[in-house]
Amino acid sequence: MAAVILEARGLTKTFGGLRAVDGVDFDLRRGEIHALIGPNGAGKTTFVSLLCGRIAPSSGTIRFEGRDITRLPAHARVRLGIAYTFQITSIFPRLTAFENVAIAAQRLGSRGCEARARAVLERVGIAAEAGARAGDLSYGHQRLVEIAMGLALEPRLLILDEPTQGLANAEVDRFAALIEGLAGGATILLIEHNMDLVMRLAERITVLDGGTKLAEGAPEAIRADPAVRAAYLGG
Ligand SMILES: Nc1ncnc2c1ncn2[C@@H]1O[C@H](COP(=O)(O)OP(=O)(O)OP(=O)(O)O)[C@@H](O)[C@H]1O
Repeated sequence: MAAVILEARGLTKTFGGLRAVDGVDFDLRRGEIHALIGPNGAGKTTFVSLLCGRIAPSSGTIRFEGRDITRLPAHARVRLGIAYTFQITSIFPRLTAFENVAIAAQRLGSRGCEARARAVLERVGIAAEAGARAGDLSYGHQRLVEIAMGLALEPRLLILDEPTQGLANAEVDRFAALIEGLAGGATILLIEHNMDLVMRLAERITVLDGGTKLAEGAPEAIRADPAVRAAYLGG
């Protein structure tokens, strides 16, 4: 199996005159936990939206498992094993937490989907709230429902956009343990502002700034990089 699971080349997205993502070359290694960081407006959400097919690139290519997926719609990418959760919650508030996750699990086929839904709710730590209406859960627990929905797809690549936003400290710890438990199986691409968490979880980090790649490397190298410190880590 190839070491690289996803490869972007010259990936660009313009909004009018703004180059939100500007000619980015990017490789994800199979099984790694990779963090994407950068200041607000750096292009992180736009970049992962291009990878999962929520928006189409202005130019550039994306390959997944060696296959060109640049023009593939989002649902077809989900079928190939790319799952994602975004900052804006996508749960159905009137359905229970369990129903939300079961709907996601069903995309892999209806056989066993209820058992799979229960298992992932257990895994993210909210099994006790399976029967609660999702809209009544705390914001943090709604995020965990979303992560459960992503995991229910048994993805090969899981993209998480600020998954710990709104989580309490104990929930952040549980989330970190969950991601560590997935390591080696699924490949994980994580947009995260909590630098302690990034340094704990990520094997490699890519720093975006102004739509371009400012730096990429292991956490220690990124922490020490003068350009990164100037642009992002506050000198
Ligand atoms: N649909 C859109 N139309 C116009 N401009 C957009 C659109 N989406 C994003 N942008 C702009 O593209 C730039 C990159 O935005 P993006 O949300 O990708 O950054 P980000 O790094 O994810 O920021 P944050 O950390 O604040 O979430 C910003 O200047 C933003 O205003």
